[in-house]
Order: sequence, then C-alpha cells, then structure tokens
Amino acid sequence: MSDMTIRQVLGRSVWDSRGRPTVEVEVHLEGGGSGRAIAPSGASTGSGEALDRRDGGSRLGGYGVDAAVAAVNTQIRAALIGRDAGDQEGVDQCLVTLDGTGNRQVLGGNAMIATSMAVAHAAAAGSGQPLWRYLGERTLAGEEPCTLPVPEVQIFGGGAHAEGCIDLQDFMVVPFGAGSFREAMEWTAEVYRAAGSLMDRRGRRCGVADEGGYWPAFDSNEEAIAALATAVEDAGFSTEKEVGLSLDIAATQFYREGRYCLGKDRRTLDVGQWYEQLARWLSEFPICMIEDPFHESDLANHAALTEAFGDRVQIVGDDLCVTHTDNILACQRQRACNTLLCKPNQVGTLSEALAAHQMAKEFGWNTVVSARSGETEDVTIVHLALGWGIQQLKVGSFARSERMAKWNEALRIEEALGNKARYAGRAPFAR
Ligand SMILES: C=C(OP(=O)(O)O)C(=O)O
Ligand SMILES: [Mg+2]
Repeated sequence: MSDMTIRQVLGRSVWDSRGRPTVEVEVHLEGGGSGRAIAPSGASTGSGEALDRRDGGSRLGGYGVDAAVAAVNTQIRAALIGRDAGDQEGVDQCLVTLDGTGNRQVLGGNAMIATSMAVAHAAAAGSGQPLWRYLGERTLAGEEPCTLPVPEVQIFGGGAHAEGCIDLQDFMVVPFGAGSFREAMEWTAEVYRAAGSLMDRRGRRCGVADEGGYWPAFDSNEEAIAALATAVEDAGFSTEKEVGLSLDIAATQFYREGRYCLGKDRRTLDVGQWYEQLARWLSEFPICMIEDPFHESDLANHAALTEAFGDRVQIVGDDLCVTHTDNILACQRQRACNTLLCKPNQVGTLSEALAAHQMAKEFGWNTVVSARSGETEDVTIVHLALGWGIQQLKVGSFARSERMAKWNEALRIEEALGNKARYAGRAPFAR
C-alpha cells in the first residue's frame, strides 16, 4: 500500500446544464489526496459511442442515473479499492474488463468516464501537482506542457442543440491569429458581442442555445454563415489572418434515407447536391474547419471533400470517429478526414481517449479536445488539452457558465505558466 493507493470511490448524482442528472465520482487515496469528476453527455451522439446508462422510466424524463451511480458504489468501488491511482492504464483496463462490452452498456459510459477522470484528478492531487502538469509528465516525453490550445467557440447554435431552429449545429470562430490565449478569448468576446448586435439589428436574436451561442432565427444556413463572417469583420478582425470560421455540420442529424433534409420546408438534397453545397460554402466563405459534413457512415464523400479541401481546411471527425481507434484507422485508410474530435466520454476511459489522440497524431492529423452539449462545472478537458499536448479545444460560449468554467480554467493555467506559456495559434492550421 502507498499514498497513491485508492482508499474509497464514491458515486453520486448531480445535475447537468440541461437539467438532467449525471454521474459524479469522488476518489480518495490512502495518502489523503482526492479527486472528483463529472460525466458530460451529448445530444447529437455518434452511433458508435459508449452508452450512458440511463433509467427511471418516465421519472426525470427517463434520464435517471441511479443504476450508473449504483454501479460506481458497488462493482467499481470493489474493483478499484487497493489499486494504484498512478496506474491510469491499469485502472482503465480494470473498468473495461469489468464492463465487458464494446459499448459500455453494463457499467455505463457515464459511470466509467467519471471514474476514470476522478482517478486522474486524485492521482494528480496525491502527487501534489495540477492535473495538466501531472498528465504532461506522463505523456509528453520530457517536454513541459505549456502550449495553450486555440479555442473553437460557438457563436450561433442550431441543430440538436437548438431544437432544429436551423439545420447546421455549431457556427463557431477560431481566433488563430491571437498572440496569447488571453487575447484569443478577448477577440472571441468581441466577435460574440458583434454577433449579438448584428442579430438585434436584424431582429434575429431568440435566446441562447445549449452551448451558449445565440439561438438564431435565420432563414437559411447560408444566412447564418454569412452573418458569422460579418460579425468577425464588424468586430474588426480579418477572417483570413486572425479569426477563422468553423462549422459543425452534424450531418447525420438531418440525413433521411439517402438524402439531406434542409430548411423549414424540409427541402431534400441527394448526396451529390449536398457535396456541391458544402464545396460552395468552403469556397465562398473563410471556413477553416468543418466537422461531420456527411452522414457518419459515408467515408467516401468525407474522403472526396478531404481530397479537395484538406490542404487548407480541417475536416474534423466527430460522429465519424467517436474517439475510437478502430474508426480512426478506417478513416485513415480512406483519408476520410484530417482532424480528430476527441471526446473522452465517447469511448469511456481516459486511456482509450489518449490512445485515440496518439493514433491520430501518428497519422499526421490534428486533435481537438471537445466538451459535450450537456456539461457541468467539470474542467478536466482543459487539463487534457495541456497535458496531452493537444492544440485545439472546442467548448461553447459566453452565455453559459458551464462553458466559461473551462475557458477560465485555461486562463488560470496560462497565468500559472507565466512567460513559459505559449499559444498554439496558427500551428494546428499549418497544413
Ligand atoms: C459537442 C457536440 O455535441 P454533442 O455533445 O451533443 O454531441 C458535437 O457534436 O460536437
Ligand atoms: Mg460534432
């Protein structure tokens, strides 16, 4: 037994930003260190994702987590007490074996990821270090973790995050030209304010979407993309040199029987027409990132878009890859994308999410660590970005504190690094 030996594991239910219960786990070590983490949860999920364990029938809208919490307080607790919290891979492998399924339906992906993250927090606390530094020592081969990621911040929300008010899911900005992370957030705030004024002038502001961007009343996706570009310019920035546009299309959400169904009148496009539409947007607007442009199973069209635009646009795989090495390998074989969206709860444990990032890196892709649309005050992903050397972070926006908790944590880390802090800036975009 050592100071890093796990002494206790406690699960409980807390609330997320959609008013649904989620799993929180606390891990206590023999030496007195402890850590806590909360599982996030998606709304537009890929079909290969780890399953959240939900229960309760009509109670809590069927979103209860009593069984997942019970799994933490019985099976998981029994399996982890006495294990070394410093052996993250061993702990995660133990969870994977205990669950015994590919989609984590026995323990629940929510129970597993909250536990996996809480163990990392406890181990960092036990070793007297902030999590980003603790992870960096283990993953960055001697390099100091000092690169702050480029933020990818939602300005308008649509799709499954705003009850389909507009088809595309996230209209975001990427302040790659800033000189520091602090400046990147200042620029983003200016764009956010400019977008709000623009929407007020046009009578388009309807509230706030799930990730903190404005809930828009635009007539078309194209109007929203153009408004985003105008907001960047209104704020005084160059879309070419300072603040790029990024879209999460989340195309699987509006794909029905071989066609993409768009707009209030549900106009449908076949795959060829949809490809042409995307190619036109990528040619006409200063878009530097595009996520899940086609249905998650359509690797061929992802590959065609990557072939045509991948030298200047990040083609990001979210539902396409679900943070899973098998899917990343399949995408690499077809050159279906060039950037991984890494959401640890899609796969279930930190070690598997790290393996996904490392595989993507080996293939020459970039990685973006990402929050989910259902979030909490948990800031683990910020520490993963720093500690795993990931240069981009997608979270959400100013109107919601569960998003700002993450951006503010990154500001604190930048301050703690002092003059060692670097900002990833253009680096991830140098293709
Ligand atoms: C963050 C996203 O949304 P969700 O968490 O709903 O999958 C996304 O699709 O990238
Ligand atoms: Mg996505």
